[in-house]
Amino acid sequence: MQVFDYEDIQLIPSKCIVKSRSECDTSVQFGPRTFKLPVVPANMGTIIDEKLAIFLASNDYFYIMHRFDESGRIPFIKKMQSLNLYTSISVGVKTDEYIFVETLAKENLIPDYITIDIAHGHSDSVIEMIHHIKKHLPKSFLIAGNVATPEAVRELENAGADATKIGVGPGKVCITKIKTGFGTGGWQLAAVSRCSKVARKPLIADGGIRTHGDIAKSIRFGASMIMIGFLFAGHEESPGNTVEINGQTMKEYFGSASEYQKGEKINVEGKKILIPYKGKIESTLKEMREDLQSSISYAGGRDLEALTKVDYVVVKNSIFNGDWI
Ligand SMILES: NC(=O)C1=CN([C@@H]2O[C@H](COP(=O)(O)OP(=O)(O)OC[C@H]3O[C@@H](n4cnc5c(N)ncnc54)[C@H](OP(=O)(O)O)[C@@H]3O)[C@@H](O)[C@H]2O)C=CC1
Ligand SMILES: Nc1nc2c(ncn2[C@@H]2O[C@H](COP(=O)(O)O)[C@@H](O)[C@H]2O)c(=O)[nH]1
Repeated sequence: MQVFDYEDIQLIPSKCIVKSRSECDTSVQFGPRTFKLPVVPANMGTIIDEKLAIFLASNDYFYIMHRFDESGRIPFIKKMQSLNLYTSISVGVKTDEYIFVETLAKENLIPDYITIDIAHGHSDSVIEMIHHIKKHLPKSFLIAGNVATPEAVRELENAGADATKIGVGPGKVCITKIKTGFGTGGWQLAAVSRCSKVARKPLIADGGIRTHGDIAKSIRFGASMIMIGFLFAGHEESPGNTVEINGQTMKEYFGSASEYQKGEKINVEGKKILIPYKGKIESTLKEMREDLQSSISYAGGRDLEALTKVDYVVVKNSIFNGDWI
């Protein structure tokens, strides 16, 4: 198996066919809707909250609300619907979640998108939840994860998932790889590539994105959508707490399987880090879009499709040459 990660790959430029990068179209159809960018902030407690979801939905960006405020999900759906915005929520697989899905169906609160969010998604518990959601909420676009292998993608797709999410352990605040010895940490991009060889439905690459160029690389290796925590953490709008350290403003970013999210030290597979305050998320989204437009122009195209065919080389861990942005 050829193993590589984001920093090992460089995409090779093709002849430019646009006069300006502004001509390049970064929009993507994902499920029933079209979004401005093929990126989605991670469905984590320190990355997304209701206020940010409203901003993203109002501005044609994709969002997935996290599942950690269980009783807040129905009021959240009602609020989004009252604002005429699309709804995108997460669920787990425990018994209460089966009842929650039935309640949504009974109250005719049909989310546009539902994400089954557990660490080890290649499991009967996820397959059973896919069947349950497809039975009660057949109109919702169903994302299932997280998984790491082509076999898992096939099984979840066959069970009825409309998209699968790839990435076990590559995240910035993830310690799964250290605590368990398992995962796609260090070869996440190769894992996305392997999964894309069998996928018949869209893939979300989840975790390990460290630069805007990694978005283009994810698309080259088969992702339709890219989930990002680290690059979206630390903004004005990020829900993580703000702290002052030696006069510098920092914001907290912690894992969904960390003691900080769980409220107890049991099966901990996540940690907390502090991120220097980055300002408004709108500026980051603007820069991401400009950088992706530039990527498309280097690919010799006008839209994201051009990135899917571009040639590449493997340059083992040498891309940064000691530099950093
Ligand atoms: N993408 C990634 O690499 C990872 C992401 N996470 C995130 O952390 C959050 C918590 O995840 P998770 O612990 O799955 O959620 P939950 O605590 O809700 O667990 C979901 C269910 O799966 C069971 N379960 C969890 N892990 C395993 C396993 N390895 N083998 C068998 N059963 C398992 C749990 O039981 P029990 O607790 O009794 O085992 C529980 O019944 C999620 O948001 C998830 O996305 C966590 C780790 C890795
Ligand atoms: N192993 C763990 N993975 C986690 C945890 N909380 C979230 N995640 C995953 O990380 C990505 C975000 O990755 P990033 O590199 O962009 O920061 C997120 O979408 C989850 O899949 C955790 O506690 N442990």
